[in-house]
Amino acid sequence: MITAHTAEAVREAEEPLLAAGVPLMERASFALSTAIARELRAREQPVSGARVLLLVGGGNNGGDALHAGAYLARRGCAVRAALLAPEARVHPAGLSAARRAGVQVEQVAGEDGLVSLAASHPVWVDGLTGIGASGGLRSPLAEAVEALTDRAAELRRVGSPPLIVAVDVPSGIGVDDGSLPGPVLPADLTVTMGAVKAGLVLPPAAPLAGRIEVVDLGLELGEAEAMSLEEGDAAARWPVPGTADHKYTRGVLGVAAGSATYPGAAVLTVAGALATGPGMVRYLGAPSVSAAVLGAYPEVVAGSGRVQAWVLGPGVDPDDEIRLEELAEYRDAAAEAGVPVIFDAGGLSLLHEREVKAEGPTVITPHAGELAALLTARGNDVARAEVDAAPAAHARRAAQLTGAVVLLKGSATVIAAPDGPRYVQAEATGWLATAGAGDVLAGVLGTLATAAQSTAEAGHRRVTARELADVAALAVFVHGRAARRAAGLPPHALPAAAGGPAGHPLRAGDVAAALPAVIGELLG
Ligand SMILES: NC(=O)C1=CN([C@@H]2O[C@H](COP(=O)(O)OP(=O)(O)OC[C@H]3O[C@@H](n4cnc5c(N)ncnc54)[C@H](OP(=O)(O)O)[C@@H]3O)[C@@H](O)[C@H]2O)[C@@H](O)CC1
Ligand SMILES: Nc1ncnc2c1ncn2[C@@H]1O[C@H](COP(=O)(O)OP(=O)(O)O)[C@@H](O)[C@H]1O
Ligand SMILES: [K+]
Repeated sequence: MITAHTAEAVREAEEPLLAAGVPLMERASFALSTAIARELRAREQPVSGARVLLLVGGGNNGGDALHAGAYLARRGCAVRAALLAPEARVHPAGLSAARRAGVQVEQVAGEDGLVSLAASHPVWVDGLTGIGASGGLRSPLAEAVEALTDRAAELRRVGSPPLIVAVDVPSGIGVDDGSLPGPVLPADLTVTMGAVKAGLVLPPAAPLAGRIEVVDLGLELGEAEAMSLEEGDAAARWPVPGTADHKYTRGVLGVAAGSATYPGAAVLTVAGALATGPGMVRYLGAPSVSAAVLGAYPEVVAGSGRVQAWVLGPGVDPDDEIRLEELAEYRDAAAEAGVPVIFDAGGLSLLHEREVKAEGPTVITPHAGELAALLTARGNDVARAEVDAAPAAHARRAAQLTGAVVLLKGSATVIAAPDGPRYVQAEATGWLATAGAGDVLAGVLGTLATAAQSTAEAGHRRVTARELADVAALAVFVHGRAARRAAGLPPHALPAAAGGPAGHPLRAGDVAAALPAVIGELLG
């Protein structure tokens, strides 16, 4: 599990160690220097003689960069430090360590000098601001970062990109919320001190951090601000059937999806559900859609009966009041029985009224546009762009307003419980942004919610919001992995922008088809 923390939590955890005289900065900066050397070797570039430019701000983040620069200079690198804060404000111990080690230090004023300095150094170390920054970068750092970002893009275009290493965080990101309040220099590698910061995993800032390496400083941290399931976590949580199981103990999923306009949404939801391994899927909908579903999947049972979780809404027209009334009936029956409900697409409109709160265990699965519409309908006027700019905060807000677990879809998907864990999963690929991919996800989530309900029933208790958030993260994890497989991408390949393979197009149905193999591989 990747656990990510706020700046305040990291500072609190550092305090007792600093008070006890533990040399945290020495450790952090030494580890930073070895990470840079390792990265150079991995790129088959010699460490000795490497030309390294330190971008130094007026805080301890700059101190880290200067100390690391001193270590690198002692290993034979040609290191220069560009001071972007007045020298009197730059970390004094870092500055003298750097000078003693032969680092050439110069005060930089204006972007032109900085950019030409940068052009002659293939390694840039971003030590402008770290966890002490607040708000977007101010002048002159903002202009410097803009100029450097442009220069890096030009160098990338001509095939000689610099290696950009961020110290602790790419300077200028919202450290706690992953926002981008101003310019940020995108990094290839972020060496983060003591713990992953929430802004390194939360969108939209997360992709700007590149690969993340954590320096272990022995910090004792409390509950995480954000978490990401990794392979081992997903495997450990997967509901593997035992010898005593039968289809009803594994769970029956009810699907009310599709319409005359969008019959495919029902087929794809069921495809996702069946590929995830339910005991049974019941389909409830118009006879023509039902025929399409049964034609594609004869395993499905049409008609009502006992269910242990519901998926309500994929492919449902939000203006079709008769259908929405049916969905509301299923929802009410679910609330009475205490079984989980997943509202997707057209079904989300059942939560548009301001007073409506989830009555039982509930997940909603909007994309940014649908979340903006839901928040706006409930009196919080929000545009889609605002959700995109701060997805984690808006997901949390919607969770608090509706009482549901919110699964906010995107290139990184954020999951927020009303008062509990927040997950972010970014396994997927841009090829997944295709019609019907969300229907498949709703089906995957439905089956996993059904399994969670079966476990809860066996223990004579209700599924909790925490469990549902966990299940939602698991669904997004395998859905993303299946998308990668369907696009011909290995699970751990670098993004195409960082030199990894591009993959190939996929259809939503391919994602469902890839699921059993992905799950099998996960479980070993
Ligand atoms: N504690 C430790 O022992 C350890 C700490 N460690 C390291 O310390 C880092 C935290 O250092 P920190 O607290 O000194 O703050 P830091 O991130 O350098 O920023 C302060 C500087 O930024 C400036 N600034 C702020 N906002 C700005 C803006 N919007 N736009 C422009 N400028 C802005 C601010 O200027 P001011 O506002 O004061 O004018 C000041 O100059 C942490 O990330 C890690 O790298 C590790 O070595 C582990 C051990
Ligand atoms: N750029 C992207 N990179 C990776 N995954 C994405 C990207 N954009 C969207 N997705 C994922 O693709 C799916 C799209 O779902 P959705 O928007 O509901 O589409 P539909 O309603 O057509 O099924 C979601 O799982 C979402 O997280
Ligand atoms: K930084």
